[in-house]
Amino acid sequence: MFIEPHFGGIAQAGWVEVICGSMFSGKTEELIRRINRAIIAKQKVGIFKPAVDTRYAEAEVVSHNANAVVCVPVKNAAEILHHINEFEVIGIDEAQFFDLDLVDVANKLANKGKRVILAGLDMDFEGVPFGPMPGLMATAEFVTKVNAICAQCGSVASYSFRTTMSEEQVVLGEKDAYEPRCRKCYNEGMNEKQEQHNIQTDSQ
Ligand SMILES: Nc1ncnc2c1ncn2[C@@H]1O[C@H](COP(=O)(O)OP(=O)(O)O)[C@@H](O)[C@H]1O
Ligand SMILES: Cc1cn([C@H]2C[C@H](O)[C@@H](COP(=O)(O)O)O2)c(=O)[nH]c1=O
Ligand SMILES: [Zn+2]
Repeated sequence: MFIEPHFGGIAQAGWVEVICGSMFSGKTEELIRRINRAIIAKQKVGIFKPAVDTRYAEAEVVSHNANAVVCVPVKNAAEILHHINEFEVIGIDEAQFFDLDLVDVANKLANKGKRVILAGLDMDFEGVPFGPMPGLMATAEFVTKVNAICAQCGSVASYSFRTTMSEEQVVLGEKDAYEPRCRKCYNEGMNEKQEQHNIQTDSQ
């Protein structure tokens, strides 16, 4: 469990925390847990998400088990900077959907003394590092990787397997389109998809 650091004597020290992992691994739950603890500590908290993520609610961060906190949807990373003066702690969900400027924005906020907590998918459905996540993970003081349970075999899952044949990187969805899988079950699924794709192209 992540316990908030205390940089005691250092006035106004900021830092960056990243919570990453596959879908259903508990990223949003962990973000909400940290945010609630900051609220209990009477800190001023601002929460943001990319406006593109309209899955459960437009102005809420919602976990798969229906925990929710109010947030501000923003169109791009730079827009976060317009809102931050009053906040000591900044939470950002679905960080993978932001542009690469999010790395600079997070570090600017930390340099101003803010605690910045970001949650996002480390890999897309193809197993490729997603958007600004690698840059965030490299520059953060604290990185927490959480895992789900493989929907096929019950082992530890760190991949998000897309169960449909869409090929775009961004396809919003839930259990209708994705399942968390362990490495072995993910690789098996990707091989099956490749075979299916080959059969389709051969028959054309
Ligand atoms: N296969 C699974 N493995 C782990 N948790 C799952 C799974 N399927 C559903 N869940 C639910 O998803 C919750 C995590 O949701 P959430 O924090 O929104 O995940 P994330 O933001 O990483 O997608 C778990 O507490 C659990 O209730
Ligand atoms: C793997 C993958 C996921 N997405 C989408 C699907 C969901 O809308 C979000 C992830 O949400 P969660 O809070 O982590 O469950 O991202 C995508 O667009 N592309 C992908 O490759
Ligand atoms: Zn598995």
